[in-house]
Amino acid sequence: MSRVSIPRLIEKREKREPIVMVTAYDYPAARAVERAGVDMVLVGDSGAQVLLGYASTVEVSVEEMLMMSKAVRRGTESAFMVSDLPFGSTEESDVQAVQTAVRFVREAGVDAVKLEGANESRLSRIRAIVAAGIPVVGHIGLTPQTATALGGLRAQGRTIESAERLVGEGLAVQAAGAFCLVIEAVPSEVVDVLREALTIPIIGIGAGKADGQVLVLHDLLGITEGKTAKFVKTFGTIGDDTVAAIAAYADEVRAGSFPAPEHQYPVTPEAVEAARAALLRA
Ligand SMILES: Nc1nc(=O)c2c([nH]1)NC[C@@H]1CN(c3ccc(C(=O)N[C@@H](CCC(=O)O)C(=O)O)cc3)CN21
Ligand SMILES: CC(C)C(=O)C(=O)O
Ligand SMILES: [Mg+2]
Repeated sequence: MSRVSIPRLIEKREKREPIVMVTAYDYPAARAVERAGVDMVLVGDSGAQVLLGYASTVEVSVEEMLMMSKAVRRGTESAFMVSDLPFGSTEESDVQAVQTAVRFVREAGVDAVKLEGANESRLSRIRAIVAAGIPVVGHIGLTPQTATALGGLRAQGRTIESAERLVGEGLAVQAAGAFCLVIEAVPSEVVDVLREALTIPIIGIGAGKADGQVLVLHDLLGITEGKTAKFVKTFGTIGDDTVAAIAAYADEVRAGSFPAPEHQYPVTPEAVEAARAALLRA
């Protein structure tokens, strides 16, 4: 697969070819995503939870996001790579936001950054980063970094007021210069209205079919423990498979059946004899 570019993503939207996006947080995941041939890879701040075990996305730092992003960059060739700008790294000023975005480009080689929200201050950040020459993906609907202000991890766009607000936000994020928009946890009928109004591709998660889909890798693999969001479909059983493999290893070590002869290095009897002689001299 040749390298995915922004014009290619726009073309996919125009041809109604669904865009496939998935998260990755480390090198082996990036390799797997690459081999599977997806269009876009997202180093999501969801890595705060699924990779690092934090309770929420707001806890992850720029340094931690950069570490994940650099690992993913090393494993990504053809997919278009986007990193989430974490909470606190853009809130203070447009200058801070540009400085943060520049670090992700220079240190991790991202193709674009993603920024949540669409209020006046968020729009100003999008304009500033785009003006610096860095492509921006917007993110509206359920925005986990400010979930407290939304009343929790709640679906959005389900009331008259909320649906109206979302349309305004989508238009504003596009006008601010974002080339692509993630919409999370919004009824598909409301997303369809936005698709008619916008020219940039819309990537949905819990938002119907849209122009593309994104899912958290660990959710789709079946690694995430406990209850997942309504929009998650599990396509694998890697969590259970991992536990089973570790338990089988533990069983064989305890039973003495691992390591077997084929896992051990050969040696001449003379070398073993010399080791014993050295012990006697010691
Ligand atoms: N593993 C994982 N998957 C994700 O999709 C994800 C993360 N982590 N961390 C960051 C955010 C948080 N996200 C979430 C988390 C939970 C719900 C959730 O459980 N929502 C409920 C309530 C919906 C409502 O009441 O309106 C649901 O039933 O879907 C939604 C999005 C999406 N992101
Ligand atoms: C769920 C996607 C859109 C995301 O922002 C993340 O993984 O952090
Ligand atoms: Mg995120």
